[in-house]
Amino acid sequence: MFSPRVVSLVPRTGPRRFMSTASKLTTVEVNDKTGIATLTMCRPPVNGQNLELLLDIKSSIKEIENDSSRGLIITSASPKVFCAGLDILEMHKPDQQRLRAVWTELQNVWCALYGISMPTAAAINGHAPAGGCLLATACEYRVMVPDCRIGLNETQLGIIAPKWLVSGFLNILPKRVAERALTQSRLFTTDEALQEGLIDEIANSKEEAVEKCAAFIGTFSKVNPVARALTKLQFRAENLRQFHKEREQDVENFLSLVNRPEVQKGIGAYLEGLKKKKANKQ
Ligand SMILES: CCCC/C=C\CC(=O)SCCNC(=O)CCNC(=O)[C@H](O)C(C)(C)COP(=O)(O)OP(=O)(O)OC[C@H]1O[C@@H](n2cnc3c(N)ncnc32)[C@H](O)[C@@H]1OP(=O)(O)O
Repeated sequence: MFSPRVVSLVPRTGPRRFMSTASKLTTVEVNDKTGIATLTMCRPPVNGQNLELLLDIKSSIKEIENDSSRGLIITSASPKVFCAGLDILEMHKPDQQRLRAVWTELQNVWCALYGISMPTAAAINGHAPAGGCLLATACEYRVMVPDCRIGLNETQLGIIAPKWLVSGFLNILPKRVAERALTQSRLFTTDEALQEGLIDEIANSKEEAVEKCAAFIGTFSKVNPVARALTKLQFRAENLRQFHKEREQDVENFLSLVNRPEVQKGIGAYLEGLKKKKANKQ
């Protein structure tokens, strides 16, 4: 039987309580009825993963873990974007120490989410390229709203997604589909993602997506939580072991790749493209 350890800062009078969060870049809301925690990313406009957002996501995941919530749902406060991936400004003409910290924290976030024993689900209420897809695929279940895109488009920026980053993708997609998608920088539409199995369900709104995620987490209510957790970790242990073996070298590889003049040029052009796209919309 689930019995949450309470760390609430708010008296438990209503059906929901909020946990403390390191800053305002994420919020954590726990449904007292279900014991499920919802972690919401709140860095407008697109939840670009800068150092501060990554640190905040990590500490919110740890907080949820320590609270022994019954499950974790990750979503976004942004109306159209779940998460646009790494903040490209962190990679363009970067401060070297900060860039190192950004990559280390992206690793930490992945490791915390991928390796957490409680059930996890992503309510993908908008686009989820690159680092956004990374968060979603670290979870056990994904529900996405219509007309959005999800995928690992790193090659478009001239960077190579390392093995640990791809491992969530490979848990879900056949190797052949994953290889083609990565080499093509393919962003799947919601319908394509469902067809390929990259997401599990489509929902018509964020609220419905969160409900469907909660229903998925609810399917474990009659399963022994320790047996469930050990079974999940058994499936993920090899990827995590490999990651820990390679993580330091991976930081060096990332830094040396991002600092290459041709990659910097590509990132600069990509940023310009984003700005132009916006100007054309206006
Ligand atoms: C070893 C390497 C492994 C790498 C692992 C991870 C790498 C990454 O995560 S790289 C990041 C890759 N991300 C992307 O390619 C996404 C780029 N963004 C988009 O495609 C669109 O913005 C998106 C579909 C997410 C949303 O589209 P819209 O709703 O139409 O918004 P806009 O495009 O108008 O964007 C609004 C605003 O946000 C800025 N923006 C968007 N994405 C990013 C980002 N990733 N980093 C920083 N800034 C971003 C965009 O430029 C606009 O800015 P302003 O013009 O200043 O308003």
